[in-house]
Amino acid sequence: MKVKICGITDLDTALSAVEMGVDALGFVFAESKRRITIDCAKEIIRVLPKDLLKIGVFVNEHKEMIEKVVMETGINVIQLHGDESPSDCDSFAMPVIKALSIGSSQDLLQADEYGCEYLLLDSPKGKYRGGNGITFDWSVAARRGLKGKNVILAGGLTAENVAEAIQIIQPYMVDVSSGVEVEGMKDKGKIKRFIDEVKGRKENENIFIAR
Ligand SMILES: O=C(O)c1ccccc1N[C@@H]1O[C@H](COP(=O)(O)O)[C@@H](O)[C@H]1O
Repeated sequence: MKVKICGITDLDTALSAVEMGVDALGFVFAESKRRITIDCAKEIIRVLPKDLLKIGVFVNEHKEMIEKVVMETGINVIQLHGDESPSDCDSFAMPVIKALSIGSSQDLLQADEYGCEYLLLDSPKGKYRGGNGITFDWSVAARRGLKGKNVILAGGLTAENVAEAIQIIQPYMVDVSSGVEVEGMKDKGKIKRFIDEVKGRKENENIFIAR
């Protein structure tokens, strides 16, 4: 099971998450309290491992601007978290994650229209288009089934609820932002607990006990 930590805004948190075994880091270039500048993202991404997924999050952004961000920062996957159509998603020559807001089973019907590499399931819109820390009814997605799709599960995940969410949806990856924050800042302890929970590591497993 892969883990994405979204809303990275500083190098120290990014490197700590890598050390803890994260598979993907998300950088938000949309309206958000976690918005990052191109220059800041570039500085962080340039020292991250080559094989790590560096995901740029956009909401109804112009294609030219997305391509500029990709070119200047080293982002290697784009996450489209707005009202982008299937053809918008197909127009990029790189892997695309399309986010869908899941309020009811009806919202899953659009999943078949998208041919992109990954579908991300998030809760219906809150204050922002994403990153609101709100869960949706996972049983809706479990009943529908999304065979053949790489599903990324997001929306209000925490170290406490992620095991249940994984059991119900069986996604390809889980994505968290609010659930690993304290007072709006990323918290390394919460990040570690989340990653350990998903990767099935036991508490204290890596602690060396001196004799
Ligand atoms: O994180 C944000 O601020 C954000 C802003 C705009 C669009 C998407 C955003 N993040 C994505 O939102 C979901 C859910 O996050 P949370 O764990 O509920 O806080 C996740 O996919 C983030 O990548």
